[in-house]
Amino acid sequence: MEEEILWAEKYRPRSLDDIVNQKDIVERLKRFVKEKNMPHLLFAGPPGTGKTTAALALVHDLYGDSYEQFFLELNASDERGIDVIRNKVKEFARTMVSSSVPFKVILLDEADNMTADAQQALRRTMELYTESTRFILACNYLSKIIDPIQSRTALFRFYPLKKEDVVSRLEYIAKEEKVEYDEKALETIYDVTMGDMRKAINTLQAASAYGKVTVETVFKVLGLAQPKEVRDMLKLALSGKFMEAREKLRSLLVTYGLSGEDIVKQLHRELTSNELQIPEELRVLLMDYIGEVEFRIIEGADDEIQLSALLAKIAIYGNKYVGSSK
Ligand SMILES: Nc1ncnc2c1ncn2[C@@H]1O[C@H](COP(=O)(O)OP(=O)(O)OP(=O)(O)O)[C@@H](O)[C@H]1O
Repeated sequence: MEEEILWAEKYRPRSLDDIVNQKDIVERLKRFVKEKNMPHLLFAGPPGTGKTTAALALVHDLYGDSYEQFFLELNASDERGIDVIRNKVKEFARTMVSSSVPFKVILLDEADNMTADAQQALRRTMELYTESTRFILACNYLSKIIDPIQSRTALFRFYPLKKEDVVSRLEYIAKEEKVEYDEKALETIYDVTMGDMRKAINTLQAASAYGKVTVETVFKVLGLAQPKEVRDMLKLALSGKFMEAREKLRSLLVTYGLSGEDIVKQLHRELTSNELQIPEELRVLLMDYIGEVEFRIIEGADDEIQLSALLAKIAIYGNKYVGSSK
């Protein structure tokens, strides 16, 4: 079946020219291709924003179609420790380089999953093979990369892709795959994936299995309740109907099987879009509190208790800001 190929892979840009947006990054990388020279690189940014894609496109443009022999991809969290990485690097660095480009490239994904000690060892390995290899380290969190590595690499920051870029890419893929869609559904995909292109493409692919891609199918494949459900709960709490809001919460948790994190995220989205026109001061207060509740839930606090407490806060302040003005 055609669906078995992941569209995110099928539509991964092959060359730097095909990368959507990320203009500054692409320009800087193109300069390396032109000069056939580059320092070690550090790609930092959230998942699905094109770090691996940019590294692959760079080596493709440097070496041409047969780039694979000059390129090694390692995953820092897959490999068992720095010794395995060191040996693989040693093995790889020993063999020939291309005649026109005097070095080979190693992509080390998820470098921020390495311990500080492993990163120190990696730094020494990088120095040892600088003659014949260049490293591209990819990470989600720059703060987890030790300073000596940061200072020895050129930093490239990847930002979440913009709505128009994601939507137009999804449109392109949908057309290529002859998938029917509602425009609103593609916008919804962006709203729930927030600039993670991989997740956006995967969602489009999964939703297309139901036929036409609609807002309903998007929420279905993401296992999310429709925003309406969450909005209803928020409305109840805002108008001070705490017990009813709590009932709604229970049904979201039990009937829909949503996690606390999902609900907090949707509440956050609801407040961000502000279609309920909540007064600014109240939004600020609630945003602050939502951040706290999300942290507690991630740290392991009970979903239902935390969300009930959040609803209680919304009810208390809602009465004050919304209730009294009505
Ligand atoms: N700028 C972009 N232009 C076009 N497609 C993109 C772009 N960024 C990401 N994609 C698509 O998303 C998929 C995932 O991107 P990629 O693997 O490069 O993400 P990443 O930043 O390396 O994420 P992770 O941190 O999870 O490894 C790609 O296969 C590609 O289809």
